[in-house]
Amino acid sequence: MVDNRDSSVPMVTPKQAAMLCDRNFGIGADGVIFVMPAVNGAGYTMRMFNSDGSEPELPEMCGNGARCFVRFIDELENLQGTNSSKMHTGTGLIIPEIQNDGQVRVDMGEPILSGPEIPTKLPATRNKAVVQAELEVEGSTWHVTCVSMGNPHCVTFGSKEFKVLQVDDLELTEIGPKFEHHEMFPARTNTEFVEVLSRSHLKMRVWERGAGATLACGTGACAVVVAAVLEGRAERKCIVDVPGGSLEIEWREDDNHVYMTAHVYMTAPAEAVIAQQGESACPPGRGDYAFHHKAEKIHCREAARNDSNCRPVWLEVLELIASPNLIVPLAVIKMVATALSRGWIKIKPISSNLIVVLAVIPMLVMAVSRGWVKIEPINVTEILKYYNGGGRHE
Ligand SMILES: N[C@@H](CCC[C@H](N)C(=O)O)C(=O)O
Repeated sequence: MVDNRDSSVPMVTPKQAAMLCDRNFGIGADGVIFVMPAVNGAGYTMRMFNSDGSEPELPEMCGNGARCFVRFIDELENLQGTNSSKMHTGTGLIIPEIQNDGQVRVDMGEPILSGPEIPTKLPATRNKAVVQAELEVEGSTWHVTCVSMGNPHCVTFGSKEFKVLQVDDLELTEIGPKFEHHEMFPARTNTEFVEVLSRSHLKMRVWERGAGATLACGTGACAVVVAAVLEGRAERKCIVDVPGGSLEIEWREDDNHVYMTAHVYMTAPAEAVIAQQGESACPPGRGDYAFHHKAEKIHCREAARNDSNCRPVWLEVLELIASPNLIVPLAVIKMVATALSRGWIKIKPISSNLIVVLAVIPMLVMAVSRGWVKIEPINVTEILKYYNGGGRHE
């Protein structure tokens, strides 16, 4: 989660997001979510980058991210679990709620079922929806139902060969990318492989677009319940087990919205400084990739702003050029040079020592004011001792 409340421009680039998410050289994450200023008044805007740096095209959505989002704001604003912050996403306005039992419930809105809107090129099988359609993947025929929860999902409960899936047995890293990049999904797709444990209990594994196999996917769990209902496999309210825990999903008949409820646990505050290539707080090139990780909050810009070692070189140079310390003497020199060249003023030759002194003083003032040079207060007693003792002290 990135505290991006003071700007509508993400403070982490897609490339940096991919580095942050790297599980070996970064913090390790499925994606980066930005808490940004609201677009239409109250609340906040959510944007996200997947762990490969891709940004889900608008409308975009991240269900688990929405739950983390509300907990993060709660902590940033010190609301102590009392808020229901409004959240603008590409999908529209979302109001996650922290409930009395600490669980966060998110109204994920209406599922989109029309093929072209998802988008999928698979032909509709029921009205405009793609339900239990056949999808050829590497010589196998899978039965898939396509749902968008603001992002595309392809849900499968099995193939012609494996009518009932045992999701633990799946070679997800092999099969997942084949679905993600399948020509039937022009915007790629998230894919959920589902095992029906009962009519109110489902178990899924997910291959996420731009992130691969992840431990949970909120929008995926919602899509799974919608697909299970459409295929007549489950009730509208289900527990969905994902590798990272369980989510309660309800697709309500009255408003056609999907609601997702689950805990968001915040790990105990831990402070670590994680930097590119894992060596020091600042990478060799300085600047761009210093990330401070504190209690699951990343304050990249604060880190760069507050830690002089983390400031990019270009910023130092720019600040030096723009610094009044330099601009004022330069302007004075320019004025004097102009006046001299036009004969408005004349100066008598001065000693070279004086020129050196005149040049050194502004430089010294600038160096001291920027903290490059420190002048310790003169200890008169020590100096007197030095001369009275007739020699240097250790
Ligand atoms: N990878 C997804 C976006 C992330 C979804 C998220 N994991 C969730 O919990 O909903 C995409 O590109 O659509």
